[in-house]
Amino acid sequence: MTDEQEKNPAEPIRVGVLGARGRMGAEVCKAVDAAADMDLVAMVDQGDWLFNASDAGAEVVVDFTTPDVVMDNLHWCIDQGINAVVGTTGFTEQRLERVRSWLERKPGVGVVIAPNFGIGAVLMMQFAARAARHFESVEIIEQHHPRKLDAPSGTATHTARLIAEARVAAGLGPSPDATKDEVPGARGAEIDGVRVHAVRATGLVAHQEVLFGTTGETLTIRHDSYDRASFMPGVLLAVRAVRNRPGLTVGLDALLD
Ligand SMILES: NC(=O)C1=CN([C@@H]2O[C@H](COP(=O)(O)OP(=O)(O)OC[C@H]3O[C@@H](n4cnc5c(N)ncnc54)[C@H](O)[C@@H]3O)[C@@H](O)[C@H]2O)C=CC1
Ligand SMILES: O=C(O)C1=N[C@H](C(=O)O)C[C@H](O)C1
Repeated sequence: MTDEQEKNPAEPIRVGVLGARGRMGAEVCKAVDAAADMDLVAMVDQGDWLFNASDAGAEVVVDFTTPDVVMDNLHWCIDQGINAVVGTTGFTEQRLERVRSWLERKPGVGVVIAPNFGIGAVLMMQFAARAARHFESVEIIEQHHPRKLDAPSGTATHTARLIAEARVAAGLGPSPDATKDEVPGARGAEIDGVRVHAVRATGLVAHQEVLFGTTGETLTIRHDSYDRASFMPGVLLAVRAVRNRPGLTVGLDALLD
């Protein structure tokens, strides 16, 4: 496939979905199918032949699978010269570095990895990063459906990293906490020095609160996804953008701007 064909805006974007029978994958298949500028050319799930996506001529693959398989999928996409939009969680800095090294050998390929494709969630993370330097205390409470495999969520981990960076830049030390006697887990997990609490309950989809505190006041920044449809505008935005963004893009922020 030539560069011209790949980037011709008049041609529908040929999209393959990995994890197509999952909660997110099924929603992505519906959204791609309904988008006038996209063709859904491959739906792949566990046990299916991954080469279905390349045989079908997918230019962009969307991955919503599981943290234990996503790196193999992504390596395969990059090797095949297929652009990738990834929502699957589990991306540590080491994993991102490996993806960058694979991309060095395929300089035309674009990969967008976003911990959360909800526009409101992206803004919530931006607002939290902005607020972080003004408050001595901060904790994150994320709430999800009970079938979620990972805890804390990718969104909470990413938010904690952003807050930690802002606190370091502002010269803030650890949040004050006199706890001496703790039942293990009572104070949550510590991600880059930020306490993160993960709640799992039937009826929830994906929710997060960032609670800031300083003398005499608190600030709560909250985002709620009540339906997986909330992630679709962000996913489609990334599918449209990724062919023209060679290399690795982490988060939706650059695409929204
Ligand atoms: N970035 C974002 O905005 C969002 C990210 N997520 C993340 O997306 C991932 C998937 O979430 P859900 O759809 O709720 O999970 P799910 O369990 O419903 O779906 C995962 C699907 O991947 C399939 N799968 C497993 N191994 C595979 C392989 N080797 N090849 C192809 N398919 C394979 C499974 O059979 C399953 O159908 C999770 O990591 C979750 O945290 C979920 C919602 C939003
Ligand atoms: O598993 C989910 O459902 C979600 N996963 C992502 C995460 O771990 O942050 C995004 C969103 O919270 C929904």
